[in-house]
Amino acid sequence: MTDNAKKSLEELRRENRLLHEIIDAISEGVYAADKDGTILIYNRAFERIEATERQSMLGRKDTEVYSLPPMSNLQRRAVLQSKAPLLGQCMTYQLYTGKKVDIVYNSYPFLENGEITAIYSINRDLPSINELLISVVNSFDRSKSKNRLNGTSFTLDDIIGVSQSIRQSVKQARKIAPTPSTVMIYGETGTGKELFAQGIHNASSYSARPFVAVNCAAIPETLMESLLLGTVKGAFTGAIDTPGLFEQAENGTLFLDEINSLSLPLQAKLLRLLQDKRVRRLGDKKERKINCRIISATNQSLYEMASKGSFREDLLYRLTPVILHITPLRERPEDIPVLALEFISRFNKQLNLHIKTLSPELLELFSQYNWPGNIRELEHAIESAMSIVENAASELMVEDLPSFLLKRMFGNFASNVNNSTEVERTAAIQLTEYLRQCETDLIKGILKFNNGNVSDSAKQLGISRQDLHYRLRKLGIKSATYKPSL
Ligand SMILES: Nc1ncnc2c1ncn2[C@@H]1O[C@H](COP(=O)(O)OP(=O)(O)OP(=O)(O)O)[C@@H](O)[C@H]1O
Repeated sequence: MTDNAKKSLEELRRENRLLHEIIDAISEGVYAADKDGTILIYNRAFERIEATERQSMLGRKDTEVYSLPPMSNLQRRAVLQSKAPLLGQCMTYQLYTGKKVDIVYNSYPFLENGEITAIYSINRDLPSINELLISVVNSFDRSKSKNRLNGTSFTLDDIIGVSQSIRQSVKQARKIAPTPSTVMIYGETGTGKELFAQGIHNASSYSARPFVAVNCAAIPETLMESLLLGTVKGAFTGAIDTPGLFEQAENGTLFLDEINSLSLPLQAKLLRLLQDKRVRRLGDKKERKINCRIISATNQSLYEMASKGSFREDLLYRLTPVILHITPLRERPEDIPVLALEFISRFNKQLNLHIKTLSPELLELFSQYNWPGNIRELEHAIESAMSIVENAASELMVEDLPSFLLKRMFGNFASNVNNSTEVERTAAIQLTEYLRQCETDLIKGILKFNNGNVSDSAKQLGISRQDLHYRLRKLGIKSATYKPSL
């Protein structure tokens, strides 16, 4: 054998080992047999599904190891006959060990010189899919308290904001709501995309029917298909009728949140569903018509993703006849006071407090911050401050913010100062002065609360004692002033 031949043989062996390792890491059962039924590949996941060991399967004929009905024999004959893949099939069968198995499988012919020489299949265990499916559906129901019968909490009237951009978005939402158009909502995380989706649903002719929301980023890929399609009773042991999300949203709205996180294979499946406008539950023979409005949301530009090949262009165009853009909070600071007051009034009721307003310093701090988590972050900031504010307080102040939030906000300013232009630098100097004042007020407030005790105050501020001493010197604050007089 020549050196070159030896080298390529070694490369082939390496590639073979690598492929076997990959096949073993896949969570679906992978199985392959030659055209006469001798088992060639049998991965770890399939060992788990069939409760057997691959050593007892490899090299044996499918007719020996599968009994009722001879599973691979059936698959094999069907694929050999049709010479085409068999996709999304459900089957119950029994092994020679007596184990009963319910799977959903895709079987493919392996062609060499136009002849089928092997058949391989990718198999998923239906009972475990179903269990997960039920727990996911249940967790949806518990995750959000809905106060309307159709599964929503908000209308377009609940969208708060005085900025021109948010008023414009609400106006556009009102205009598109009565039409059946598919809508894509684009905005950063926490800008209120789901709020808009619910608002559009409630202002539409679909409002009497359900609003069904699914967060595509939160569902494991293997579950997403069953969740969208549903399953049928009797398809496998213990299976119950579970309508898919398309069915649940019949004559209503299906909201596909964070659609940008759908994998390419799932994008292809979703595209097919939207094109065919029909669904078939897993294990079902019957097809059902899809009749719901689709609203999707993304926090990433799908056009950019499409240009990089991570989002299908054909799906993109199907989902975006109407695009609603929600501006990030940092670009509409005039909305901060109204939103903050709304959240204060909400938490006053929940926590039995009587806050009436925010101090000018706190408002200023809020308007300078860049709010990467947008309105959700503002809501949490107010909630955190209100859970530590004194019961009798009537104004929310900078020192009511927990130290982790202050740190985040201060860090944000520091990086802004470093990247600024001349004009911005002048503003930043004023801001630095302002922050010095905030820091002074905060430290004084905490020292007062701790009767001048530096260790306790440092702990509460989330900094070391040495750091606090350094700041006291820098700001000219004397801790002794706050010790109670004897
Ligand atoms: N204009 C608004 N008026 C009142 N509350 C708002 C507004 N926008 C957002 N909120 C509140 O902010 C929080 C986040 O909103 P929502 O979940 O709709 O954001 P999202 O953009 O869908 O977030 P994500 O991308 O993370 O899913 C919710 O509690 C919502 O009630």
